[in-house]
Amino acid sequence: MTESNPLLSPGIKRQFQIYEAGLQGRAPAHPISVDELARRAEEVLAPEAFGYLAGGAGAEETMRSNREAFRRRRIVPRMLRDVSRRDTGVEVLGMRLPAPLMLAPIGVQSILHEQAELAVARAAAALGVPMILSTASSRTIEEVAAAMGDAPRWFQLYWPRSDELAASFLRRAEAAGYRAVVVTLDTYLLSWRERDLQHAYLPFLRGEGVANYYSDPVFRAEAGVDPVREPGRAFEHFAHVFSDPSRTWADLARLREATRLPILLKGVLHPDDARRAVDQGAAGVVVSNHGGRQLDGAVAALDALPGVVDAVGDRAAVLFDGGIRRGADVLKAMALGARCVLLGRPYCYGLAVGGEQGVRDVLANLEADIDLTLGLSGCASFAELGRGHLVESRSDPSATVP
Ligand SMILES: Cc1cc2nc3c(=O)[nH]c(=O)nc-3n(C[C@H](O)[C@H](O)[C@H](O)COP(=O)(O)O)c2cc1C
Ligand SMILES: CCCCCCC(=O)C(=O)O
Repeated sequence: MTESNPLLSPGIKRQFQIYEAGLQGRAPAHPISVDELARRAEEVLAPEAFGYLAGGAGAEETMRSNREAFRRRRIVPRMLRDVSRRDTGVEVLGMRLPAPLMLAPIGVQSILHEQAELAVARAAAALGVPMILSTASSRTIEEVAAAMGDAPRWFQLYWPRSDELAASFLRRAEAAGYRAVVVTLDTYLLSWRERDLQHAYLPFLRGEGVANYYSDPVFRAEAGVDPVREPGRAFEHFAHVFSDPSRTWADLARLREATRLPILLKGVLHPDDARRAVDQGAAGVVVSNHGGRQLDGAVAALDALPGVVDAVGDRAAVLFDGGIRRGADVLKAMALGARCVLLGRPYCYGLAVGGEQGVRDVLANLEADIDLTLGLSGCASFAELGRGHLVESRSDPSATVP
């Protein structure tokens, strides 16, 4: 009954679906709360896989600060503004999205679920949420594209030492219908990750997350080995070619020449880097500290967002990730000027717990929460939202209305 009422928003529809199922004695298949979902994921995953997913770098201060930065900001809702019809849609690089949401690139999903990126791709396609596929995926660029049909997808590039290999990845992504390239800048060295070190666990060393490399003709030619017959030597070449810490801004021009796809740079936190990215032709930047997995002690992603937005202005798109867990987080990042946000660990908890359906549930719940949070803030669309909707308080309860 509720499904067919065109006046009901996605948020209200989702609530009623859940409440009506409850009347028939059916509880939600998966936890609604992301924290509870993470606890369930911990129960079903091997300790080293859960540690890899949930963990961060060093003392995990930056990982925690990503969440604290959201808690420090509070929404000041406006009243009597006719929010009966709401539009949560946004436009990002020419794509119209139903909500300001994309899936962050997350590698090695085979450690979480046997269907890995294919399950995520199907869920993303069903919900119309663009997926950003990691270079370090467990399924290839082509396999994931085939699972998505015409659904929107971007490719994340770990910028390898070899320009020829980079060009090969970009050619494959273009041919497989990926519409933009997100170049991750913050992972040119693997950080000190204490949980993984304690488990003596690096998935790549066990043959996970290397599908795009080992299937690549340039990689195989440069490695000079058949990865199936000589996995040890193939891994050695992978470790050598994965990144190049000597890269500088001067290298970016060559990368741009290697593709006709728009390029976004991920891992930008300083306004000067954001300015430079745009000056050098980037179509966008992703404000991100890699979910606190790289430089422990780095600024919280949300704290870096306003400076980057001010530096970029309307010259390029500013995307955001780091700590998005619910609708209010999306609203706060959007109020600070993000064009859209990337969802990270939560969809992987859904994958671990419930495969494709687990990811679908996470996305449907978050989209519903976004719709309701937007309305309850007194906005009918994200165009009505701005910094004036937020207050910041160091000591929580003393937030003052501007
Ligand atoms: C297990 C794991 C693997 C990741 N792999 C990649 C990757 O391959 N490429 C990339 O650019 N970022 C990667 N990231 C970082 C995410 O894209 C994103 O920046 C981060 O998850 C956001 O933080 P959050 O999950 O706390 O919201 C990874 C994150 C996790 C948790
Ligand atoms: C050699 C470092 C690979 C890291 C790739 C996956 C990733 O980004 C992560 O955070 O983990």
